[in-house]
Amino acid sequence: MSLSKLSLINFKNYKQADVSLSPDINCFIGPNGAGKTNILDAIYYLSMCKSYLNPVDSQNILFGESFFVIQSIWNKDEDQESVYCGVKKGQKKVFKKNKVTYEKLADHIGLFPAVMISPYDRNLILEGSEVRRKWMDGIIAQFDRDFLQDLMKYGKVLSQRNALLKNMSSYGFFDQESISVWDEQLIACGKNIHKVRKRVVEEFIPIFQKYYQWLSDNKEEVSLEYRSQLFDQSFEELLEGAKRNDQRKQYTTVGTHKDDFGFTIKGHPIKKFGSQGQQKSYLIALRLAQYEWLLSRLNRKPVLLLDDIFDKLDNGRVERLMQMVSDQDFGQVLITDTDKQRIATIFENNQIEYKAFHIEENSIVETETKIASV
Ligand SMILES: Nc1ncnc2c1ncn2[C@@H]1O[C@H](COP(=O)(O)OP(=O)(O)OP(=O)(O)O)[C@@H](O)[C@H]1O
Repeated sequence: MSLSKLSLINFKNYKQADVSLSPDINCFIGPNGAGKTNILDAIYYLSMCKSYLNPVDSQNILFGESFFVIQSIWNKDEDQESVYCGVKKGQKKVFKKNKVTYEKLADHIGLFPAVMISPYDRNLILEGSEVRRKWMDGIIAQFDRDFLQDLMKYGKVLSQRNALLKNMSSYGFFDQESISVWDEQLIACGKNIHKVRKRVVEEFIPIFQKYYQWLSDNKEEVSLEYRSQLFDQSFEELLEGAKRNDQRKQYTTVGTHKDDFGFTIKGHPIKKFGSQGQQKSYLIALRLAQYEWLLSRLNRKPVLLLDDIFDKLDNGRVERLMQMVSDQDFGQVLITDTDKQRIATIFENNQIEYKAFHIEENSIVETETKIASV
């Protein structure tokens, strides 16, 4: 499956733009702030029903306008499918497949998969556990609806339990029985969430390590570890042991909402001991593993969106990465870069065919299709 046509109206810095894409490699070249990432973000919208960068839909409307529209045509086997996304200020966002409006956006997720590798991924390393949990849960939720249900229910029950703890504190009494009403549901959902995260991480690790080894030419050993209080004690024991603490702090201090994922290089946290290039390689390997994982579960190739991928990587890693993505294993790829010469050198040295677009003054100009000279 590949995206063949993309049309934007009032999306971020684009008043109007139309692009015809190659089913293989597409490069978007232009100076800083030209709108390269915005093109990838539009495709991410079509896939995930939201922006990769700005969660407030209305802020993705071109300044001074009241709506944006993203339209697309996808080639799927012998057929074509259309996906429409419309956002109007003050109204519900509209998604359509083949002109039919979705009742629930969740029904669309997973049908047109995309994986973005972006400089903003570094938040996965630098920020707190919530970002990593959301990342892993986002991968799982794309193919496991039961997991998504458990996750949503867990979140609701947790809020209710926390509200009750707070309420009790303000009235100066503590009633364990009322709290226990929520515990049963929290435990049931939490156990399922833990089980699925554990299984997925176990399967994910070797794929991730394969990509890192490939990128680094087997130079460094990296790992990924699922950390959860539920490995040490049952959820029931955890809640029992945390009773006083929960009461004092007025929120639930234990559970799967405290889970984290440890990222290490040579046995040490990559956040502290990884160079910028190693951190970037780690993130690329995570995303490529995410790609392979989704491909095997959804049975369709995600579009690979590579934003500003070359920065901080040495030439060896850049070449291996480009060889990798131009392989048949990856389907359609979109790459952004500021440097036309670098793109030409990387692809032509490696005899890889690509379609180039130049972005200037908020418009996209298709410049050439380079056929590598063999
Ligand atoms: N809602 C909006 N309306 C108009 N312009 C917007 C809106 N949101 C973002 N922009 C503009 O989009 C531009 C950024 O685009 P983008 O991030 O795609 O640039 P880029 O080409 O990827 O740059 P870089 O090379 O620096 O990463 C900025 O000029 C920003 O002001």
